[in-house]
Amino acid sequence: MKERVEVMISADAISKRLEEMAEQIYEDFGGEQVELVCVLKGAVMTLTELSKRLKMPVTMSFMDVSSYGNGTESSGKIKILRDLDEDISGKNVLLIEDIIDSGRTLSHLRDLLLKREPKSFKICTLLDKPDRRVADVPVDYVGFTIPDAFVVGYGLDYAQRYRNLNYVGILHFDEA
Ligand SMILES: O=P(O)(O)OC[C@H]1O[C@H](OP(=O)(O)OP(=O)(O)O)[C@H](O)[C@@H]1O
Ligand code: HPA
Ligand SMILES: [Mg+2]
Repeated sequence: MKERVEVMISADAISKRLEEMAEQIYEDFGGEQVELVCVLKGAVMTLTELSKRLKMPVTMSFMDVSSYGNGTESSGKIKILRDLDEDISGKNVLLIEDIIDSGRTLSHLRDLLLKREPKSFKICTLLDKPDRRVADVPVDYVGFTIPDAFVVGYGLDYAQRYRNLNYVGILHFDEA
């Protein structure tokens, strides 16, 4: 099998959309300071590119969570590989994800983080794949709603590869 990536969302389109989202986020938080919580590893590029466009003061913290291993299907088990080292109680929190697919990761993280009593809590994702949702979770900011296909790039991986692409593409497996 030969892997091939078909462009779905160009680097330019992502950049423009992040600009719009950053403006909306700034308005919604009324310019107040926000703690950006990045869900590693997939959200790392969205975090960096979105944060460069935010005009209010921000701080950043990181959680490492995994459920897909090296395949294209969720194992259904959310593993917290590294928890936050910041206390988020009383803070404005914006959780940043690359993709919401089954919704299991986010619904688990949302429950976990809300127990820590942030002042406010919002969720931002670059991509939303609603057709595959198993666990319902409210999302405040969606970059792009996409059809049911396995996508890579802009932080998203297949077997840990392709995260460095500056666009989002559909991964195809062609007969060699
Ligand atoms: O909605 P879900 O079905 O839960 O899928 C979305 C999650 O899956 C991916 O992470 P993954 O577990 O592959 O870890 P990674 O970010 O390190 O690639 C992605 O980055 C999201 O966190
Ligand atoms: O479509 C996807 N691609 C890469 N990683 C993912 N994790 C959930 N869905 C996806
Ligand atoms: Mg992954």
